[in-house]
Amino acid sequence: MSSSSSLLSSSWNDNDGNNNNISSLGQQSLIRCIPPLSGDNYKGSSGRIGILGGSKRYTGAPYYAAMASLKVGADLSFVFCAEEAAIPIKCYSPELMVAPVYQSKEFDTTTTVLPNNEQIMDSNSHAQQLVDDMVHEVTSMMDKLHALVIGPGLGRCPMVFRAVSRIIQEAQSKHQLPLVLDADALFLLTQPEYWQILTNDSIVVLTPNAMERKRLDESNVVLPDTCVILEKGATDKIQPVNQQWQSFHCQEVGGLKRSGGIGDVLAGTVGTVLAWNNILTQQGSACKDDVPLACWTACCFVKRATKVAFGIHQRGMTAPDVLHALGPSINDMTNNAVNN
Ligand SMILES: NC(=O)C1=CN([C@@H]2O[C@H](COP(=O)(O)OP(=O)(O)OC[C@H]3O[C@@H](n4cnc5c(N)ncnc54)[C@H](O)[C@@H]3O)[C@@H](O)[C@H]2O)[C@@H](O)CC1
Ligand SMILES: Nc1ncnc2c1ncn2[C@@H]1O[C@H](COP(=O)(O)OP(=O)(O)OP(=O)(O)O)[C@@H](O)[C@H]1O
Ligand SMILES: [Mg+2]
Repeated sequence: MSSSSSLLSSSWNDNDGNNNNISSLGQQSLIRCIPPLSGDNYKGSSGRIGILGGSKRYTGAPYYAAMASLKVGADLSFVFCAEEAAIPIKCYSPELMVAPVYQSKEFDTTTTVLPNNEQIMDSNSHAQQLVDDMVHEVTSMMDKLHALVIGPGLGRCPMVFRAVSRIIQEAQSKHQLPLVLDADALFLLTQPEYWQILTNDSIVVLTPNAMERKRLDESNVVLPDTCVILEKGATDKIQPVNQQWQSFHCQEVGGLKRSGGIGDVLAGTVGTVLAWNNILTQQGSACKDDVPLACWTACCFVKRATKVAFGIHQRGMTAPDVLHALGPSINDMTNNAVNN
């Protein structure tokens, strides 16, 4: 079923009567994708999200993804980043638990830059130890997480990629941790040495923009049945690899401003709905088949928040304005769903 719709809201009634209209999808989103808030909840009940990204060059992207997860409704958000990015990100917000997991300057000294600007990792034991240390710093936190978002602001250092590929494999094989791969993590997947790293052990959602999708299609990356491609655009297209799962189109109207960082906001939002699917599945009130609907719900959230933020700020709209609009937009959409 491919449905063009937004999460149920009173201003959107397509009373076409059949069962795939917006209101039924909105109700389904509520019931199967969004855990209820209750007095029995404790810190972390509504999700503990990890963001692996943040480098010397990029500190905003992981911040946008991590803050989006909290603004959507997760309780805790951890950022695993380069030491050089940790202080700036900590300064953006006290709510984020920011852990440096490698030093860019150390990685740079064990990487050789070839005349064609290609970087290769030195094969000495010191370089290997640095990679092992980064892998351990992140994997030792995985038991605390309900989902892990990899890529926002990650950069493309070959040693970081070597560590991240092992983190992805351990997240899937040992922790069955749901993953979101965005931005430079998508670039990693397009590199031949990493074409085969994904497995069926856990859900993996890829969130490419148009250019990143083109690169993926031009590569020979092997995508498992548990993979869902969420291609961002005027219409967000949710395309499961598993033909048994539903595909969705989110045609919710967003805003006209295309500022950097909104994709990172969506990556953090998808991380949260995957955490919710993980929690609801453990409680027996959802299952993995609901992941495409959860991705569609995340797209609706971000599109609506972007529309609200653009309505206020117009050309001056930036990603923080979208973050600010996330909570109120979600409340408006879900409260309407409840009241219909
Ligand atoms: N404030 C920040 O720290 C930000 C950091 N970012 C990070 O920057 C790194 C590189 O991200 P990029 O998005 O630049 O990735 P790429 O290096 O893949 O560049 C994609 C390029 O394609 C272009 N593009 C995007 N959508 C397009 C479309 N529909 N049609 C044609 N061209 C299109 C964009 O102008 C962009 O420069 C990532 O790690 C990312 O997370 C970005 O997310 C932006 C915000
Ligand atoms: N042409 C468009 N019209 C309307 N919305 C769009 C359009 N292109 C993208 N979007 C929306 O903007 C958001 C970010 O998508 P985009 O393609 O900009 O991601 P990105 O390039 O990864 O962004 P980032 O700068 O964060 O990396 C998504 O919610 C997507 O639905
Ligand atoms: Mg992006």
